[in-house]
Amino acid sequence: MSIVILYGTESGNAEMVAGDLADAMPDREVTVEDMSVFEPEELEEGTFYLFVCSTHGDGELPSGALPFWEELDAIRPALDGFRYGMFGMGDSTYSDTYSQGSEHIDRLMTELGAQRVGEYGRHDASSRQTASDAALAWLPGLLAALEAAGIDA
Ligand SMILES: Cc1cc2nc3c(=O)[nH]c(=O)nc-3n(C[C@H](O)[C@H](O)[C@H](O)COP(=O)(O)O)c2cc1C
Repeated sequence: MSIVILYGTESGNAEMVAGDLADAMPDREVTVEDMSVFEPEELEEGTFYLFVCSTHGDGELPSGALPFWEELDAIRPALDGFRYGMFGMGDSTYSDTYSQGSEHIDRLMTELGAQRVGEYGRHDASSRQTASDAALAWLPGLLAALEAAGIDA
């Protein structure tokens, strides 16, 4: 099973994290796609989708993730059998809306029948860790969860 990393960004952090995650999996079939151009119609059941998405505005999606979310919500395909991972990015100084951008996608994917695998990854821009370091520290747990779920990616 191949892995497609779908990133949604406003100012480039999520794109950088997506690239670093891909680089950390050289032995796997991984591609990186921008949610501003990737169409929900392209989703395939035989692929594992790894979302990397920041938060903007007031707990909203970054502009780069909006086209994907809006189209997915418009066409609402049945995603039973689809599995995905989630790495959300935000800043805890926004205490009421911390990391909620990615949660819009998570909620919709779940509503449509897809199943999240592994722990929900997070990066807090107010922490001492860089977003890439947080994502790379989280990745082994995700890969272990894939293996435990029998997903050969
Ligand atoms: C104008 C603005 C609004 C933001 N709003 C939120 C927010 O509501 N909640 C949150 O957790 N983070 C918020 N953030 C923090 C970003 O999600 C964080 O800096 C992230 O790393 C940006 O990633 P990106 O460059 O991929 O968009 C905001 C950042 C900016 C600049």
